[in-house]
Amino acid sequence: MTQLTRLRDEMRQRGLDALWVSRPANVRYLTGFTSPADGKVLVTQDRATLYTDARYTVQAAEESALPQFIARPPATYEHASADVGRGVVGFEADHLTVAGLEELEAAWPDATLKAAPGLVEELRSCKDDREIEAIRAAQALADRVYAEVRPMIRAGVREADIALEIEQRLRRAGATNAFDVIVASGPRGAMPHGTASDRVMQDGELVTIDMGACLNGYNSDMTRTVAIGTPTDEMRRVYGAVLEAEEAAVQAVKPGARAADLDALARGILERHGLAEAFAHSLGHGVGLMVHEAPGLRGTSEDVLKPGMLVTIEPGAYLPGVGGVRIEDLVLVTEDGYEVLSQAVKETV
Ligand SMILES: CSCC[C@H](N)C(=O)N[C@@H](C)C(=O)N[C@@H](C)C(=O)O
Repeated sequence: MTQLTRLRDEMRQRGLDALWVSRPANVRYLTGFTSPADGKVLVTQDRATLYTDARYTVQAAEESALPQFIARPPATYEHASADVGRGVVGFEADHLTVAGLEELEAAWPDATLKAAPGLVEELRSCKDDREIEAIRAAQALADRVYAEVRPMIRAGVREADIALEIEQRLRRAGATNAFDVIVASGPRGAMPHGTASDRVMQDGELVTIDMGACLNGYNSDMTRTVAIGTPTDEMRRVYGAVLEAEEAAVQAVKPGARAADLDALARGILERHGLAEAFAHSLGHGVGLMVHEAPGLRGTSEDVLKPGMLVTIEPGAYLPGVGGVRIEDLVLVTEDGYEVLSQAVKETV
């Protein structure tokens, strides 16, 4: 079943005659258009139109099989009003701004606008073979770059220089950073999102490296924590606890597993090591056209894993003033279990 066919089924079930798609990742997913921030899609039961402007006339025609209408608002809305009519039109309430909604209300006065968050995101959460191969390639590149840069992580080197090496190598390979590279050494390791700073790394420290490649629109995401020399006994104990939680959660990945249960499994292990308070974020998230997407692997999640989902498993422990550890793998949910896509070495510290 194509993506549009599945989307139309969902729309029927929710009583929608049309869906106005504004989130860039969703526009790209439905159209293949690689400048989706400047595109929108109107999907009805018998038509789907890509709207973009004249900067992209040639590009949109090359990239998308959907019919295109090249204009800017208000001409965009005037064209779409023929399909919208008096129907019920869903909008992406978790993306469209209040101003954007007001524009639609003014342009389509006869339509009923209805909040319809998460429709395309739900479809995107299970990847098809082409998407899985794209993410596999992004992760393989990230693994290669990590292996090349790992020997440069040593005392006397700035965090920023490690991030720069990673970014340069990704760019030379035709990719970009999926997000700003996190290089958090020593006490900075207590910041889960400690992007690389001017700090000079020192002997006896742990260093957290969190990096991803964005290749052909698809992202990877992986974290390793490494030691320079010999860290303190306390930090080695924390590393062991996080690794135990990470491995246990990865091994529990399978179709039917509840995301909240996986989060609880990892959290329970860290709690037994006295680190419950130190695990300051969720266990993981889906990865695809966005770095963070469905499913959410957190305590409040109602998501259940299905084959084709690609998720991170990334417990961490963060001790303010002392340091931190995170270990993250990118994991594919298969028909009967899981496959770990991230292959970068996890070291004994
Ligand atoms: C700014 S993108 C950072 C990507 C990083 N690998 C990552 O996912 N970090 C997690 C700690 C994170 O941000 N988790 C989210 C889903 C959360 O717990 O809310």
